[in-house]
Amino acid sequence: MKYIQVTFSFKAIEEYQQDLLIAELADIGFNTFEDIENGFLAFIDFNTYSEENLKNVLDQFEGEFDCSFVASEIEGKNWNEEWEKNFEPLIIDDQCYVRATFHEAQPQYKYEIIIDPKMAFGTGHHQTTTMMMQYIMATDVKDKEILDMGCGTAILAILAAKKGASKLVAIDYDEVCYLSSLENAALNGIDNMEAICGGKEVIPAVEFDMILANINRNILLDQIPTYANVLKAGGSIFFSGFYESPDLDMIKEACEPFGIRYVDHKKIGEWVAANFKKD
Ligand SMILES: C[S@@+](CC[C@H](N)C(=O)[O-])C[C@H]1O[C@@H](n2cnc3c(N)ncnc32)[C@H](O)[C@@H]1O
Repeated sequence: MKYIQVTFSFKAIEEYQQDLLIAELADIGFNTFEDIENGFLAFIDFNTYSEENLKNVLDQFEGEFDCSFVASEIEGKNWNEEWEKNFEPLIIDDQCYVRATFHEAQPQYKYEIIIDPKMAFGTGHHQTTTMMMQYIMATDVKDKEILDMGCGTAILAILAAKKGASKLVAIDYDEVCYLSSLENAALNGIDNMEAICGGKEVIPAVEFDMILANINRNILLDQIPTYANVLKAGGSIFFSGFYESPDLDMIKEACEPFGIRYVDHKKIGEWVAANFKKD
């Protein structure tokens, strides 16, 4: 599979500006980011990349910081080596231990998740994933049917399965994520998860008790009417992948016509995760 690697270099950029830029890049399809000195690398599927879209994003930051970029086509990068170098085990809320296959098991934790992320997003280290996992940890998901939309590695579906969810549907439009979901479900002995490759059009026409969607503001706004169609009355949605202002209000507004109301939200750095419920 071919990817475009874009190397971004900055003269002076604040951390919050870099987070904002990454969120905008995620909106146009970049899905993996890696820190380097004075910048970062961003990766995008070859067929999704558009230099015009990238320039439009950078134009939004005109005058805020100095940035240059170089895009190159890549194939056959050793993703395993990259993530093995960077993946440290992670503990969420003292109960959930996320590790790779090459880390030692820690059976003292109630929930252990083994993840082989490769190019897929979702090791738990990103603030949005952490907050989504905290919501799942704090919720009774036993016997619930759950949709994990934009599943990445399917880490959220896997945690819900370990907590007793009865059926999981994990969807991602990126084929690498779809394959990673299947692989990670097998690594964790999960046999009640269906993985599907696609966008909102592939969401099965069944009713879910809960929807997990850590994507980004624009995709969530676009997909909320579809979520509303497949969420049971009394069901919950946990969203993440956006900022408090103005994103959270925009999401509240988009949910309102469907009787999906805001319950609460969490914040780590600039990132927000929010809990909504359908009446
Ligand atoms: C921020 S990652 C979240 C991954 C994982 N759920 C987590 O919490 O760590 C967002 C994921 O959504 C996927 N995605 C983006 N737009 C999508 C769309 N329109 N339909 C389905 N998946 C999408 C991306 O490929 C990416 O894997």
